[in-house]
Amino acid sequence: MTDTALLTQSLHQLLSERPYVRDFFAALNLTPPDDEISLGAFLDGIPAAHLEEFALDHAILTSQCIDFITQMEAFQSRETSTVREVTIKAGVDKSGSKEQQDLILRSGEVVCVVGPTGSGKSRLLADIECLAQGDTPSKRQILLDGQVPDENRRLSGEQQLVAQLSQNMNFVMDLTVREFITMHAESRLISDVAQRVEQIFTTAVDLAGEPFTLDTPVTALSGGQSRALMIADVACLSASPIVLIDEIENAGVDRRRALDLLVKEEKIVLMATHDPLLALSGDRRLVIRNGGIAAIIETSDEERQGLGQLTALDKKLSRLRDQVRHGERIIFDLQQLAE
Ligand SMILES: Nc1ncnc2c1ncn2[C@@H]1O[C@H](COP(=O)(O)OP(=O)(O)OP(=O)(O)O)[C@@H](O)[C@H]1O
Repeated sequence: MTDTALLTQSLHQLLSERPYVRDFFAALNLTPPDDEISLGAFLDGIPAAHLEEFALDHAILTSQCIDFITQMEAFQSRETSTVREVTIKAGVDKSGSKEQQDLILRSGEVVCVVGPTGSGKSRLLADIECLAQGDTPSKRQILLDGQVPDENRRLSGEQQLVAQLSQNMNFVMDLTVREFITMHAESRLISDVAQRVEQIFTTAVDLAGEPFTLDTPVTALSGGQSRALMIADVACLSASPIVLIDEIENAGVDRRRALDLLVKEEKIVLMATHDPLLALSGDRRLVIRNGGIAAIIETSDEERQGLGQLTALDKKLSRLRDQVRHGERIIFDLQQLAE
């Protein structure tokens, strides 16, 4: 937007599209009226004596206000930069043998990482997280949209390319759920903060099963509820195009729904898991052995057909889990469970 267009825009429109402008004026002890007066007219009407207190005159104020808005716009557009493809260029396994092939992950794809304990699943996730350039034990190289990510982008972490959902989630802040989500939404300069807070909260409660409220302190959330809140937050608010997940455990999270949510947002999802339900929900499985990608298994039609049965079985197990949780007796017929 040109400077003139900004200055002729009404404060009402400006403040609704760019609520952060209030902060600019708050720092000068000014409260802009939310009405049809233009930004330029409002700036001109500020008494010179008031500006002198801040060592400003009208010309400097106008130029600083425009710079502030322009920089905030640049910040926002950088935040939403996206990645359609991640290439993992072959590295070496723990014995130094070269991995067989490069691999391309695309947005909207869920790729599961499977392999025994200590095989190197977390190493692969970490290589992507740090955008490795042959400088990690695996010697893998990560490309974004076919290009070597520039060094600043890699080291600054400013653009939050990767969101990581790790297994051990502990909140240490003394905030309510509402304050936590609001703080994140405000830091992303979202214009409809209240609406977004509501969306993330409803999604999280939906995923968690066990209800909590917006006034629940985050430190009082259960493991499953915290995880559900973070998944909802990543899906609905985070601009990160790549999501790394270190297993979504059974406890208290609707795993299939969580995955669907992330895929709907066209993210590239890479998930270390041993859960058959999640493994079959993915498009591919990377089999890790001795630190290297030893095989890539595409989920077959036959496997997908089995997914229906597995989901039904999983629902039955969830019901049993709920019964245990609610202190009920568990009497069931194994045969019935398998049907
Ligand atoms: N290609 C490699 N070259 C050298 N070292 C590696 C390689 N891959 C993994 N390692 C190392 O092997 C160790 C185990 O790897 P990692 O923690 O990634 O395994 P994991 O599969 O995630 O295990 P778990 O399932 O127990 O969490 C780590 O110290 C890791 O740095």
